[in-house]
Amino acid sequence: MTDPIVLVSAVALVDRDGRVLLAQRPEGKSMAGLWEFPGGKVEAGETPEAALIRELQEELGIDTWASCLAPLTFASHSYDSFHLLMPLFVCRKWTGQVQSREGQALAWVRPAELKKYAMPAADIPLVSILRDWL
Ligand SMILES: Nc1nc2c([nH]c(=O)n2[C@H]2C[C@H](O)[C@@H](COP(=O)(O)OP(=O)(O)OP(=O)(O)O)O2)c(=O)[nH]1
Ligand SMILES: [Mg+2]
Repeated sequence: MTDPIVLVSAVALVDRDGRVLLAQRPEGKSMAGLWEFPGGKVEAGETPEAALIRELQEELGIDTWASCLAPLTFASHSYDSFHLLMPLFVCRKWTGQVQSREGQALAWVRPAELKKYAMPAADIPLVSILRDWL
């Protein structure tokens, strides 16, 4: 039996000081307590870019544009019950102030400090790519 492929779109928001935003998964969700890149599941009929623009508005209260989302890399990782396929974009331009709209803890993290944050297994290879690239 093959597990479903779940498409999740994620973004490294990079501020003027070169720090990256991580969000802590809330209690009650899968992988609670782990730090992740903002984003979420791509819904039917949505592009990965549109999904991110929607998620950034819902989760963080900021607005960005497809032209400000640069593809960096992706994760392809088998969890117990599904296979995650997750493009990771980089975004340096948005409007509005980043706020925690869903009660999630947020952290602006220097690239060299990213490995101090416990992240989902799928994210581990992404962190070194991001650090080398930033
Ligand atoms: N956003 C995000 N999700 C990740 C990362 N790494 C990782 O394994 N995931 C997984 C965790 C979840 O299984 C899935 C994202 O699903 P989710 O449930 O948080 O999606 P969502 O934001 O649409 O939330 P919901 O409305 O379904 O509650 O991807 C990451 O860096 N960022
Ligand atoms: Mg999410």
